[in-house]
Amino acid sequence: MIIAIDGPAASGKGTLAKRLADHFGLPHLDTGLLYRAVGRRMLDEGLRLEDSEAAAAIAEELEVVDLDETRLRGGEMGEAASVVAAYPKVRKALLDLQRRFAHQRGGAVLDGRDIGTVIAPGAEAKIFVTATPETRARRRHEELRRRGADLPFEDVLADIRRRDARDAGRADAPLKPAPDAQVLDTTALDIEAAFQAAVVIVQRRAAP
Ligand SMILES: Nc1ncnc2c1ncn2[C@@H]1O[C@H](COP(=O)(O)OP(=O)(O)OP(=O)(O)O)[C@@H](O)[C@H]1O
Ligand SMILES: Nc1ccn([C@@H]2O[C@H](COP(=O)(O)O)[C@@H](O)[C@H]2O)c(=O)n1
Repeated sequence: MIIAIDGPAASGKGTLAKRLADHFGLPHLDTGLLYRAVGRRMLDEGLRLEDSEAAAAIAEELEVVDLDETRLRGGEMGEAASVVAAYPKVRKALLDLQRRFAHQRGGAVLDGRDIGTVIAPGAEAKIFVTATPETRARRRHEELRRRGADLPFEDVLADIRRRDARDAGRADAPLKPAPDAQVLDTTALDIEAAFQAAVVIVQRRAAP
C-alpha cells in the first residue's frame, strides 16, 4: 500500500506520515529532505541557488542514504529547498528515486508536495494535510523555541507564507491537493486526533 501525504509547510505532514508508517508497518520517506539536501550542497559548495544546472547535477547524484536530517532542518534550508525545488530538471532527477522507494518494499508512506499528484498518482490513500498559516506558524515557532532557536513569530509566519506561495505558484508539480485526495484540516485537532482521523481515511481508502 502506498500512502501519499501532501500539504503546505509545517502542516504536520511529517508527524502524521511517521505515525502512519509505524501503524501500518511501512517504510517512510520525507521527500522534503531530498530538496533540502540539494539546497544544502549548493550552499556548502558556494554555488548560487539560481544555478539550476548545478542544482540538477547535484540532484542526479543524490541517494536516500545521503539524507542526514539533523543537517537539513531549519529555516535557511527550507528556503533553499523551495528555490531549487522549482527547477524542472531537479524534480525530474529526483522522480525515479522517490518512485523506487514507494514500490521497492511493496509500499511506503511518502510526504511532500506532489506525492499524490506526480510521484504516486496511483497511491491507495492520499491525504492533503492543512491548517491555517497562523496555526502552522505557532506550532513551528514553538518547535523552534524548544530547540533553542527563539525567532520572532512574525518571521516564522512570513517564511511559511513565502514558501507556500513559491511552492503553489511554480509551473512544475505545484503544491495542490490531488483530485482524489482527502483534505484533513488540523487547525482544531491535536496530534493524536489528527492521527486517528488519518487512520480512518487510510482504512476507508485502502479497503473500501
Ligand atoms: N495536529 C497538530 N497539533 C499540534 N501540533 C502539531 C500537529 N501536527 C504537527 N504538529 C507540530 O507542528 C510542527 C510541524 O509539524 P511537522 O514537522 O510534522 O510538519 P511538516 O508539514 O512535516 O513540516 P515541513 O513542511 O517543514 O516538512 C511540529 O512541531 C509538530 O510536532
Ligand atoms: N515533494 C516535495 C517535497 C518538498 N518540496 C520542496 O522542499 C521544500 C522543503 O520541504 P519540507 O517538506 O521539508 O518543508 C518545500 O518548501 C518545497 O519547496 C517539494 O517541492 N516537493
